Parts: sequence; C-alpha cells; structure tokens
Amino acid sequence: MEQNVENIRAPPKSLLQSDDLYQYILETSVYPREPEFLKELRHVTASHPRAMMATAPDAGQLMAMLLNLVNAKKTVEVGVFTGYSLLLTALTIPEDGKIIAIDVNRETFEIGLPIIKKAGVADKIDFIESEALPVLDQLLQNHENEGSFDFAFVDADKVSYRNYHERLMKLLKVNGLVVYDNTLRRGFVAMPEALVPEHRKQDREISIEFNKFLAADPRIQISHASLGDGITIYKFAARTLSEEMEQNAKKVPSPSKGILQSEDLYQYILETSVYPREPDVLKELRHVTASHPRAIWATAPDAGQLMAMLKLQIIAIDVNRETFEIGLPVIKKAGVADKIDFIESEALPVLDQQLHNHGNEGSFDFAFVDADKVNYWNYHERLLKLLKVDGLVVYDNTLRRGFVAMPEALVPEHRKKDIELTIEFNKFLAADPRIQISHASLGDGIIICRRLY
Ligand SMILES: C[S@@+](CC[C@H](N)C(=O)[O-])C[C@H]1O[C@@H](n2cnc3c(N)ncnc32)[C@H](O)[C@@H]1O
Repeated sequence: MEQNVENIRAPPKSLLQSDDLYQYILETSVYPREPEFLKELRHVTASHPRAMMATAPDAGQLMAMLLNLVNAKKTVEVGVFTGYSLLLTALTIPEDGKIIAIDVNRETFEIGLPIIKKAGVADKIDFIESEALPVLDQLLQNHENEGSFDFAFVDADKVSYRNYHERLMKLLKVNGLVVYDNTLRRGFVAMPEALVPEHRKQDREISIEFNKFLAADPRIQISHASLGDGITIYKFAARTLSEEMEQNAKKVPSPSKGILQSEDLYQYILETSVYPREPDVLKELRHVTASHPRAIWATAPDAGQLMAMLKLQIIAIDVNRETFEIGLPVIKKAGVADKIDFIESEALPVLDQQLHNHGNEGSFDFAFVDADKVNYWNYHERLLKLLKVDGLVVYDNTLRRGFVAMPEALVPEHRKKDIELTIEFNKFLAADPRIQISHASLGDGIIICRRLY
C-alpha cells in the first residue's frame, strides 16, 4: 500500500483535544499539589534528551490516589528512568513500605537519586539494575512472595508486557493493582496505520495487541484511563468475568464527550476496554437513554469504569423522578433495586437531613455528584461530614468538554456562567487541604477526592 508521507503525524504532546486543556489540568489540579521533591525531580529530568519518558504528572496523581486506596506497602516498579513514578510511590507508601525498582539502566536512576535521598525515602527502595523478567522470576522462586504485593507499576519495554503480566498476576494479592503506562501511545493506537511514522509502527502494534489481550483477561477488572499517555489499571478480582464478557461484546454507542484529541481515540478506548466489559444491564440502560434528548447527561462509560474500580454505596437523589423511571425497569431487572433509596428532591435538604442523624456522620464510603454546579460547594461541605475518613467523593463534568481551558471569547454566551462556576470549583478543590485529589481526563472530566481527616 502506498503511504501518503505528508499525512504522517508527529506525536501529539497529550491525548487531549488541546495542549491548553492538558496544561489546565496540570496547572489547576496537579502542580499546586505536587510535593516539592517531585517537582524538583521533574525539573532535573526536563533537560534529559529522553525527558518525554517520565511518567506524566496527572497519571502520577491518580497513581498516588490508588496507592492510598489499596493501602499499598509492598510494591514493584518496572522501568524507573530518573525516578518520577518511583519517588511518587516512595512518598505515598507508609514508613515501613518497600519498593522493588527494576531498570536496565542505573545511570538515569542516579540522576534522580540525590533528590530521593533528600526526600528521606531512599530506604524504602531496593533498586535492581537488570532486565526485569529474570528479577520477577527470581521473586517467584521464593514462594512467600506469591500473592504478597499490593501494587505494581509497569513502564518499560512494551514487548515484554505479556510476560510481566503473567508474573505479576502471581505476585499480586487478590484486589492488588497493577498499572501499565503508555497504553495509548500518544493516540497512535487509534490512528490509521498510514498516518503512523514508520519507526513507531511496531511499537503501536504491540500496544494494540496488549490492550486487547488485557481487555479479554477474565482474571482482572480494568479501567483504561486517558491520563498522561494512557494508563490501564488492573484490579485483581476474585470472581471470573469471562461469561459476562462474552455476552457483553455487542456494541451500543455512547454519545461522545469529546475532550480527547480525536473521536477515534475515544471510541478506541470504549471499544477496546470499556464496552466488552460493560455489564449487559448497563448497556441496556445506555441504550434506553440514547433516545432521550438529554442523553449526553449520562455519565461517560469510561468514567464509570474507573468508578467501579472504586467503591460504591447508594442513596440516589434527583429533582426529577421521571428520568429515573426510564432506567428503573432495567435496574429492577438487574436485581439491584433493593440497594437503592431514590429520593425525589433538591439534594441540599436531603444531605442536611442525613446530617441531622448524627449516626450518619463519617459513615459513607462513596459519593458521586453530577447535578447543579452552583451547589457543588454546598454539597462538598455536607459530603465531607458524611464521608468516612478515606471515603471518596467523585465530581463529574469538571472539564466541560474542554471549555474550562478556552479563552472566554470562544465560550458560547449561554454557557459562560456555568463554565465559570466549574473553573472556580476546580480551583477550590485544588486548594482544599482536607482532601487528596486526582483530576482525571476521563469522560467529561472527573475529580476524585479522598477525605484525609
Ligand atoms: C518510560 S521509562 C520509565 C519512566 C519512569 N516510570 C518515570 O517515571 O520516569 C522506561 C524505562 O524502562 C527501562 N527498561 C527498558 N527495558 C527494560 C527491561 N527489559 N527491564 C527493565 N527495565 C527496562 C529503560 O531503561 C527506561 O529507563
């Protein structure tokens, strides 16, 4: 096949619709909360000719949240480079935590090492200069290591990912996590082959195959998140998903939320990693919602997939019972209606009422907020009281299809006030010391907050 050379693309810097949107996330939610030592390591790495290899700070922020959520103590990292993800892990795990860090190249690790030492976390790290595979095999020879790791991060030679995966499946605990980096290859995985530069073709092919392989692995739950260069998070679920997954192969398209660099890239994530694993009843619910004039309101399936990885408990509030009733038959059919207490009301008085009963304080594990933006501040204050320490609240639509990062002149008049509210709320959350956050560019943008105290 003849190739149109002019069409070949330089790798885009981010997966998102614009660099401005990516910078917005970094500058609003990530950099203001990035620990000083990590910032220093990022600066020291910036002048390295391969600085692009470092794990993206927004992906790092989600990783820190995940490390906390599984109370990770014993971890393994494959691919250290100058140590951004390594230092982040070391800063996040407890005093007695341990990281086995493997890289074929000690030289780049030594670029970051003085900062790791200055941060006082070098003792948590056992750096091994080696090919990763023999080290993982050696770990497995000691049977005590089997099922003993809480967390693994893999960011090295893609051609070995399958081999790493098999070893990591054995090393990790049930409910442990493994995160694979660079799963979206700057978007090339979703581009026609003719547009991909020759030297990236093989690499792209390997990632496409690996993404499919993981999506079909029944031993794990996954969330394919479009952060950084794409990260895939695998939670080791105790139950087997294969039958469910076979049934779920049918496609029901979802309205695009459009914050990524192309519609194709978004569809790639949905079709490769999300739809094949979406429970049938959720698919059906999406289907019955599709014809609703406000179908776009539905939470995006990729954001939903990440939420499922987190924990859920439900008191559902909406001012409109009618729309709830569209989905209710499907909810009943799924046999989960008993878990839901639907309240048709403005949310604020309901939250206040919950707080009147002091037994409810600090008793909730999870909250999801996807309603009137003007009240987000009010919801937040109530929810921080209702949530347990370590409980999560997820806010939806934090990127407003990218409008939050556009010059005001480009924002349609009727959306200006709404967008302004979101910009303010995002800043407010970034500055709230009571929570840890991860601003994830999934769906229409979500911010995951963990109550710290
Ligand atoms: C993308 S970089 C890792 C970036 C790092 N996570 C960070 O935050 O900066 C990939 C690293 O994998 C290492 N590597 C490549 N092949 C490897 C192998 N077979 N075993 C172990 N490390 C390998 C490279 O030396 C390189 O430092």
